[in-house]
Formats: sequence, C-alpha cells, structure tokens
Amino acid sequence: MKEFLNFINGEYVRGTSGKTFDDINPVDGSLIGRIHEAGQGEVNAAVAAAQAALKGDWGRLAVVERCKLLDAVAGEINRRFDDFLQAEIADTGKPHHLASHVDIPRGAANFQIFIDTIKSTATESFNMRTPDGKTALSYGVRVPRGVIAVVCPWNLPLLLMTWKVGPALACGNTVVVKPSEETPATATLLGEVMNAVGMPKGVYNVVHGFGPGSAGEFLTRHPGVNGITFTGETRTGSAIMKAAADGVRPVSLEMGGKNAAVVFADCDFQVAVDTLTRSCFENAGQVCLGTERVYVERPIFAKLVAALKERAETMKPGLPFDKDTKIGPLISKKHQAKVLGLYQKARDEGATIVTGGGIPDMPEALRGGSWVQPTIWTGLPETATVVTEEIFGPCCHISPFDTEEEVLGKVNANRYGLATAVFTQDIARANRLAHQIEVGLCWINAWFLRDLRTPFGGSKQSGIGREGGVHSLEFYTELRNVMVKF
Ligand SMILES: NC(=O)c1ccc[n+]([C@@H]2O[C@H](COP(=O)([O-])OP(=O)(O)OC[C@H]3O[C@@H](n4cnc5c(N)ncnc54)[C@H](O)[C@@H]3O)[C@@H](O)[C@H]2O)c1
Ligand SMILES: O=S(=O)(O)c1ccc(CO)cc1
Repeated sequence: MKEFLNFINGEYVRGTSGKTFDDINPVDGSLIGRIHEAGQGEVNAAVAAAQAALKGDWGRLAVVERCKLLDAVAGEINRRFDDFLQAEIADTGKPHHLASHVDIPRGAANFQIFIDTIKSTATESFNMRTPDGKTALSYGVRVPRGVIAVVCPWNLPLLLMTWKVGPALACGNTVVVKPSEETPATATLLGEVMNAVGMPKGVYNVVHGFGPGSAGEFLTRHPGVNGITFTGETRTGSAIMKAAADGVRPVSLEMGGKNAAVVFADCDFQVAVDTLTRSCFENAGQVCLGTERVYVERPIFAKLVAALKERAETMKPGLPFDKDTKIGPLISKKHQAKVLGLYQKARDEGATIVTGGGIPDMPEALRGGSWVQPTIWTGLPETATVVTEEIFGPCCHISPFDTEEEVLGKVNANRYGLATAVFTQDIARANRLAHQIEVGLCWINAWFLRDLRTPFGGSKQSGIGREGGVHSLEFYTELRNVMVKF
C-alpha cells in the first residue's frame, strides 16, 4: 500500500491529526494508497519553510544558478520518466500513449521553457531631463512576489502543476502546492526530484487535502502567501478570489469552459474530423480546452455527424497499457455520476442520441471503474443544459448553422470564454471570427497546439490573467521601478 505524505522543507511528513484519505484507481476502483491530509499546522509549516527559503540560499542564488537547478529538475524528471508515467497513470487511468506523449514530457519541458524566458526578458528603461538640468534614468527590476500557493486540478496533474511551478521558481519565488485530492502522486514524487538535484529546502512544498475546511482553504487564506495561482472549476476560483481579497493578494485563475468548434463547409473535412475526435474525446473529455459544442455549416452537417459518430465508436475503452486502448475512465465515481446525470438530462430535454449516452460494457475486472461512453447529441436548443453547462466528459452536442453572424452569436452566448477551434480554408473569415469570438485562445484548423511562449488563459468566467512566456513573469514577479538622478 502506497503512502502519500506531505513534502515540507525537503522532508516527507505525515499530518499531525493522523487523518488519511484514499487514493483510488479509476480504472477499477481499487485502492492505490493512503493520502496524509495536511491540517492548519502542516500548512503553516509549509508556508514558513517557503518564507525561510526566500531569505536563505534560494533567495541568494543568481538567475543563472536558479536556472541550472531548474534544468536539473527537468533532467531528473526525464531520467525518472517511467516512475512519473506509472504514478500519473495509476492516479488518472489515462492511456499510456497520452501520458507518455503529453503529460510527462510537458511536465519536464515546463521547467526548461521558463529558463529561456527568464534569461532573455529585458525590462524597460527611460531617460529624462530633470527640471534642474540633470538626468534621471528609470529602469525596471523584476523581483519575486514571494510565496506562491499553487492549487491544482486532477485532469493533467503534472503538466498543469509544473506549468505554474516552473515559472514561479524561475522567477525566484518559492511554492506551496496543493494537488488535487484525486491525484496526489506526481506532485509528491516531484519532492524526490527536488532533493535529488539539490534544490534548497523549502523552495518546493506539497500539502495534501481537500478544499473547504482543509489544506486548500488553509493555504489560500494563509497571510504568509503572497500570490495564488489556481486551475480548476469557476466556483472554486470564485471562493479563492474571496480568500485572496483578505490581505489583497494577486490571483491568476484558469477555470471552466464550454468550448465551441465552428466547422465551415469549405474546411478540410478530414482535418476537422481528426481534430474534433481529439478535442471532444481525448483524455475522456477531461481537458479544459476540450470541445463540447460543435457548430457545423448546414451543407456538411449530416456528413460531419456521421463521421464523428464513426470515430467516437472507435474510441475503445480499456486498460491504460493496452495498445489498442483509446480512452480511459473518468477520474472518479463522483465525476462519473455527474457526467451520467448530464447524459440523462440530455435525454430528458429531448436530445437525439447519435451515439453513446451511458456506461460501456466493460470486462468484469474493470466494472468498478468510472467508465462512460463517448457521446454525441443533436437536436437540442441552445438553452439546453448540456449545451450551456460544462460537462468535462467525452461528449458534444452538434448543431447546424447557416450564417457566420448566427454562429458567432451562438458561440458567444455562454458565460465561459476559454477556447474555440474554427475550421475553414477561408483565412480572412477565420481571422475575422478569431477577433470576434470572446475567448482567450482561438485555434484555426487546429486544437491544443501550443507554443509555450504565448499567452494562455480564459475570458469571461473562464479566467483572470494570462500565463505562458513573458505573461507568466507578469504574475510571478513584481515589477519595481528604480529612478537614478545624476
Ligand atoms: N482553464 C484551465 O486552464 C483549466 C485547466 C484544467 C481544468 N480546468 C477546470 O477544472 C475543473 C476540473 O478540475 P477539479 O474538479 O479538480 O476542480 P476543483 O475546482 O474542484 O478543484 C481544483 C483544486 O481546488 C481545490 N479546492 C477546492 N475548493 C477549494 C477552496 N474553497 N479553497 C481552496 N482550494 C479549493 C481542490 O482541492 C483542488 O486541488 C473543470 O471545471 C475544468 O474546466 C480548467
Ligand atoms: O499551455 S499548456 O501548458 O499547454 C496548457 C494546456 C492545458 C491547460 C489546461 O487544460 C493549461 C495549460
């Protein structure tokens, strides 16, 4: 039986309350191990360790030395690639090809990319003449914000955690990470990596637990935390924003979505179908950027529905390490119940079920897992629950449209604004729409294609702030102005 301990000041520690909770494998419902919940005492200790590290060895390091350590972290993740892979797959049940091509390599790359950013980003400077005829030179210096709380979801555990820890450390901060209660493993393992590369104690800390009344709330309310970066549900982000208001701490929030795809009749049909297969069903639809609303220009509507149905039905569920597995389970029984409830709601509201709509027939040994079928609906009005609310499952509603203006109105009529994918060969139209759709990210003839130097984040209720490249520096540093008179 595995034990997932908190990682504080370079050491693995239990919670003094002795409270533990179960880490469950969503493939079959089996017990992976026990997670040791951090109480207020452990959160206090983690924040104190992070504060001390800022004043100690870590705070004294030159940028180039910090970068060497981060490079070593990336190297050590790659050296222990298989350990990370096994840990991530056990927690999430995601197929091996996905974890090995996306989650773990990006977990390592997130430390490397910000080395380049921090080394190559200049600050502004201005010269001016003073009233008494002298000169004043102003220049900016970026200083770390201090202790950053990193609150993470379960869908891409290592990738999304390092997406924040990488730049936070590159900028000279220290971090206290609160992984999702569903996926404690890779954040815990990263503690071993930090020790192996000689990261000063207290730079990277991990506290396990839940949100309200547990480690998440204790951490985000802690007055020693200087900034909070969060990925997760919009409702949680709102609670965290309230917590951050006490003490006026900055927040960076990456939250929910109800992403649309717009498919015009002139698109490269094969590209659209291949891409939608990924954007609707990859990671069992548990990707914040995933598509749950597909709008198709009427002349190709029936053809696209048929093609996507065919592809959905090839998404074979199964064990993560089986070569022909195309889709894993949802993260938990709780999430499965939520998604199946919404599948039922679609039926109640009159959807045509093109495919799926329930639990797949799994072998006996996997029946305790959190499986759901890839599902496609048509025929619902824009007000239907599954067309307006985030599901976070392998499903989409497809509806026809006739004009650009009509589809733009439909895409924008949602409280979220994270990502959109537009499929067309008409580049002028694509750019016109990209400027009008209210989202943080707009792909044209692509999806989840990322250049990590570019801004990532959501509009409307999908987020506040942008991370990625120099935009991460905006959040993880304080820009101070220095003026010298001479
Ligand atoms: N925009 C993005 O980049 C992005 C990326 C991935 C996931 N998401 C969103 O995340 C959601 C799925 O993830 P989830 O279910 O883990 O989200 P969640 O909001 O339930 O939990 C995220 C984290 O917040 C913690 N938490 C919960 N309540 C808290 C509180 N009151 N105070 C402090 N911490 C608290 C949880 O313990 C967990 O670690 C979906 O809505 C999805 O769209 C968004
Ligand atoms: O910018 S990325 O690191 O690629 C990235 C991908 C996905 C998400 C949310 O699911 C966040 C950042």
